[in-house]
Amino acid sequence: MKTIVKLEHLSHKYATAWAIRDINMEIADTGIVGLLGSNGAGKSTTMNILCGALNQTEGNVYIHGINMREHPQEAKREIGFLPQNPPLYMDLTVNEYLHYCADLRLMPKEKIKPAMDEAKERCGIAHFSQRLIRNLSGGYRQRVGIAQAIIHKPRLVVLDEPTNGLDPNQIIEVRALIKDIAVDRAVIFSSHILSEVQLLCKEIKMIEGGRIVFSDSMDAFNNYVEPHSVLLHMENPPTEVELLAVSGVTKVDFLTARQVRVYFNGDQEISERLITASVQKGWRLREISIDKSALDEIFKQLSNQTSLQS
Ligand SMILES: Nc1ncnc2c1ncn2[C@@H]1O[C@H](COP(=O)(O)OP(=O)(O)OP(=O)(O)O)[C@@H](O)[C@H]1O
Repeated sequence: MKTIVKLEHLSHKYATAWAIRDINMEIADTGIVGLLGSNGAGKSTTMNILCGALNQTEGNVYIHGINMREHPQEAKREIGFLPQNPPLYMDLTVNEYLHYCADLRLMPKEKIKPAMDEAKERCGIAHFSQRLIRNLSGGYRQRVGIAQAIIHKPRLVVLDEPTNGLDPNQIIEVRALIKDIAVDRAVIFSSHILSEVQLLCKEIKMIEGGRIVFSDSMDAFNNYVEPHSVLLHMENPPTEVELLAVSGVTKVDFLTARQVRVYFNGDQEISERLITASVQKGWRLREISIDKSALDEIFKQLSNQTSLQS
């Protein structure tokens, strides 16, 4: 694996309170990495430091091997950043704004026009070149924000909650765009929506209370949160003993007289066996649903594990 980002013992303190503590991670130079965390977990702080927009209290950031603190200009050349509040100028047109951003990136004059055309094409905003940014919808403003992040063809693009505040159609479009720009570079994006991270990322870093509480592939994460209980609604429910007799069932909780939560040992054929038993024994099963662990529950489990380890 070639590394584009390396964070070493990164910690940051605002005034007196630590916002992040001892964050270590390495990120490969292609694919999408999701930084998942609830509000206030420390995602923006980590991303702002990673992009050189905030100076860390402790630790080091290396971008493509370059130390951000020692050589900020060289390190920032490799990064495109869309902060949580996109730095858009409402009274500029899309063209004027992108030109201004390319200038800020110190791009050579002759390369600016072709780079603008390519970024606009990629982000689907070419037809709005002359439009004032204030007259664009939220989804299109976000695309302009992404265009400024890729205009200088960085190896790494960092997007802080890029779908926040968008309507469902805009969310789908921006997600497709994120996938597209990750084809030839690394993308890190933050979100507090688990399903979004599951949909887009090959790797997930979960942050809670300023600490990384999970860091692995998406497959490993999905195995971790694999459901281990099902909810059954039966008109003629059996006794606890009868349910425990079904192979794989480890525990039974009666929620109401007809609703039961059945825990099982990870065996994914449990639903089939419960349905067969219900038909054979006349339990009159009306409904069966998988009980996925809620995101809050996962955060809690993972946070507890880390605090036990540390
Ligand atoms: N400028 C600041 N001054 C003081 N405290 C801050 C500042 N910015 C963030 N914090 C605090 O640091 C912690 C981490 O905040 P951060 O914005 O990094 O979290 P986040 O995961 O990005 O949350 P959100 O999704 O709400 O943006 C929070 O407790 C927050 O209140």
